[in-house]
Amino acid sequence: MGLFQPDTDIFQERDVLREDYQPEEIVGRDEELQQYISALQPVINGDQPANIFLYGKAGVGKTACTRYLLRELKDDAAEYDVDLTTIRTNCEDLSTSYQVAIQLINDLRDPEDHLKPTGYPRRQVNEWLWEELDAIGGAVIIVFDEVDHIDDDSILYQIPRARANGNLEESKVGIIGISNDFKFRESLSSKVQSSLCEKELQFPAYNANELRDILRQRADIAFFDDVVPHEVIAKCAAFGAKDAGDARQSLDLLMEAGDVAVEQDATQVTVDHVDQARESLERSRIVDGVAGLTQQGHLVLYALLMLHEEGDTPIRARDVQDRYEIICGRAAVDPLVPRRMRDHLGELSMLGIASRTERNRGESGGRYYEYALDTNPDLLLEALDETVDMVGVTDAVQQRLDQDL
Ligand SMILES: Nc1ncnc2c1ncn2[C@@H]1O[C@H](COP(=O)(O)OP(=O)(O)OP(=O)(O)O)[C@@H](O)[C@H]1O
Repeated sequence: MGLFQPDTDIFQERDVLREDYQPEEIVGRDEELQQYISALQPVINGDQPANIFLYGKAGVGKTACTRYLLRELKDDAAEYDVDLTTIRTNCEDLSTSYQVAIQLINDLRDPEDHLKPTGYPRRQVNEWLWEELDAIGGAVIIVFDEVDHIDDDSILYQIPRARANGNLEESKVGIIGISNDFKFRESLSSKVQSSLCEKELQFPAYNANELRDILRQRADIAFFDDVVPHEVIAKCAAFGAKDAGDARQSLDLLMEAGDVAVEQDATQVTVDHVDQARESLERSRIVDGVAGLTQQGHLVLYALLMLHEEGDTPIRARDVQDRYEIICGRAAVDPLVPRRMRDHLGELSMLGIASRTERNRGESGGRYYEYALDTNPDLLLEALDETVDMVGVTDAVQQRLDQDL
């Protein structure tokens, strides 16, 4: 027998649980889909597509619903003889309107005519863009995923107004901007707000019932019959709902639970596998998060961990500073000034390793933040082992290490 053999008992089609799988049907988003359909309606009437701004937290179905509806729209457009082209651009690596324009032009041109990333006058690039877009003709919808990565937003009003400004004659172009950054809308210039946000759609986080439906739909295809009992789906959904209402997180958990079941040669996925999967995902999240921090980040995190073990959290940044400076002394590293140390606390909270809560000072007004650990301390101690060796331990940390043995 060879070293590798296909698994047969658990997964029927594991890839169905991956991020890039597009479900045939969308579940649990009826109201949002209805609003989205109304916003896209002008296309089927042969009118200029509306500009749509779609926002909501990560994993709430913005991309899945957009792909689903655009696919349906294309089918229906074909039936009613409406000429429709859709273009999708992920703006993750594009920070300026110039780069976005070049990317669009290259998406529309043959490879031999592609532009280099830099070196052309801005006006010329715009002219090429209008030429390429106008050559398409009919209705054109451009989806800008992660639109908040574009710092200079001029393209977000130039495209919607291109027809009114006489730059386009044949094509009627609309854009769909997708973002999970809630502050992005406020940061847009008023020109962009009024063009891009012609129709605004907000996708809320999923609740446990909705996540259950999404997971069940996917599990039925990904696993063999009777491999995933109801309580496993319910548990993955409950974790997801409690955390961020993020479907991706719940799907990842279900996939990992399936992997644990395969590893253990089980014939069914169990609630126990879900618990083990959760711990393993949490461990990778922490290991990756900690590995991505600088040495100063490690020292700040260790200070917060010590204070947590002593029962002193939530705590203000200035009170973390004292402990942090002692730790720096032990590590023979120059401490950062309080403002810079606070930036590291902010980074920890962005990574979900710590939590940051805003507090009011009461009558006197003013606000401040308190920080607390938001991660399993045992896993953090494992991930911080080099820092722990270098700095040493306090009694409270030693107690935890003894408990873990
Ligand atoms: N309503 C739904 N029905 C079926 N599958 C869904 C639904 N919502 C989300 N999913 C699935 O959950 C995963 C994450 O969804 P999606 O990528 O659409 O989220 P998003 O809101 O675009 O997140 P991000 O902002 O991080 O890109 C995908 O695998 C997607 O297919």
